[in-house]
Amino acid sequence: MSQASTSPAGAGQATIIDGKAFAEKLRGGVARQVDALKARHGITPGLAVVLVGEDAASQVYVRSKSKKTTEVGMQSFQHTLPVETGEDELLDLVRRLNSDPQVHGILVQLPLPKHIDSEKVIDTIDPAKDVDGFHVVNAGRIATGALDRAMIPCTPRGCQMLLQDQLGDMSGKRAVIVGRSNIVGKPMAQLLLAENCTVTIAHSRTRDIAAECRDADIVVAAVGKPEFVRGDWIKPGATVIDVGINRLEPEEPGGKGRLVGDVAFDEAKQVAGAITPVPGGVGPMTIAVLLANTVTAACRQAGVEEPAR
Ligand SMILES: NC(=O)C1=CN([C@@H]2O[C@H](COP(=O)(O)OP(=O)(O)OC[C@H]3O[C@@H](n4cnc5c(N)ncnc54)[C@H](OP(=O)(O)O)[C@@H]3O)[C@@H](O)[C@H]2O)C=CC1
Ligand SMILES: Nc1nc(=O)c2c([nH]1)NC[C@@H]1CN(c3ccc(C(=O)N[C@@H](CCC(=O)O)C(=O)O)cc3)C=[N+]21
Ligand SMILES: [Mg+2]
Repeated sequence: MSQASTSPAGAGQATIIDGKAFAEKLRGGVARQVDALKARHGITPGLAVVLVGEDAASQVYVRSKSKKTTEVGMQSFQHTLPVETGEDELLDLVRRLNSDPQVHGILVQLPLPKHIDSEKVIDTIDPAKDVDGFHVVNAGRIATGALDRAMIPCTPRGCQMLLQDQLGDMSGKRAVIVGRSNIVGKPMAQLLLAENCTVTIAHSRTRDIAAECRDADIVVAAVGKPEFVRGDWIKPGATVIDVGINRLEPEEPGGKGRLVGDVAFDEAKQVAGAITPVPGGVGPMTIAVLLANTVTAACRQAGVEEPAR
């Protein structure tokens, strides 16, 4: 699928990795799998998304996700709860979704309001329906190398697919991940270990992040700070994956702020061999993998053969 990237125009201009095009193809494959499941087994995969409150980033994600779920022929169940929803009420909803045979995947949008313990909520999701791959059972399976029985977190899996497409064999490559969250940084490290990379995880206590990055053949930025990773941190020819989604302040009142990643793109593209843009890079991959995970979950729950991943 390397044709989903534009070629480098010459030295100093990185290949721009087209995550949007890659994700479109992935969703095309998911749509065919959904058709086959319906025709052969009478199963329509269903994805339930639960949103509590009005976190702006979550709303963007939920809207786009719901549309794409129905586009591939799956059922989309949307549960939008007021911000003052109690923890018990949310846990009850999760339990109902756990036992609903039409629901094969459950995603509870994070972050949750402060009065709700998100760990408790994630613990309550049936690991078989945990299409985010956030449950400790799935995290544990990934950490122990039982990847084929796990649900793999969507964003790291999407990054891994783009890297595989760009680089092929990653054995022995140095990978630096900036960020150690449970939802991106840590599972990303596990997947790159599984690719036989030598993995470093940098975070807010890392002494010299720039120096760590300069050694890396692969840099994955998941910091949550706009344009945090600078161009002069990048080794010439390295592959840069930008997970960050940051909405800048609008330049004029009433305007819509620009979306930027965690990498200073204009700088880094002068040095990198290949780089993902924001938007149009990792974000669309996250949604495509979420849909693929839902098909996998539906197959496992129905006891039918699951598509290769
Ligand atoms: N494209 C997509 O599909 C998705 C995008 N995102 C985006 O990815 C980004 C990261 O998300 P997430 O992992 O949830 O974020 P978190 O806030 O949970 O984690 C951020 C990580 O970055 C580290 N960090 C923060 N500041 C610094 C610093 N100054 N120097 C070094 N490290 C630092 C933190 O370190 P420490 O642990 O020491 O505090 C932490 O480990 C966000 O922009 C988010 O919006 C998230 C999910 C999906
Ligand atoms: N339980 C849970 N699972 C998540 O996976 C999860 C979450 N909670 N909370 C919020 C973050 C964020 N996230 C995004 C996914 C796709 C885009 C995406 O498609 N972005 C488009 C642009 C969208 C735009 O234009 O605003 C792009 O990058 O091209 C963005 C953000 C998933 N998250
Ligand atoms: Mg994710």
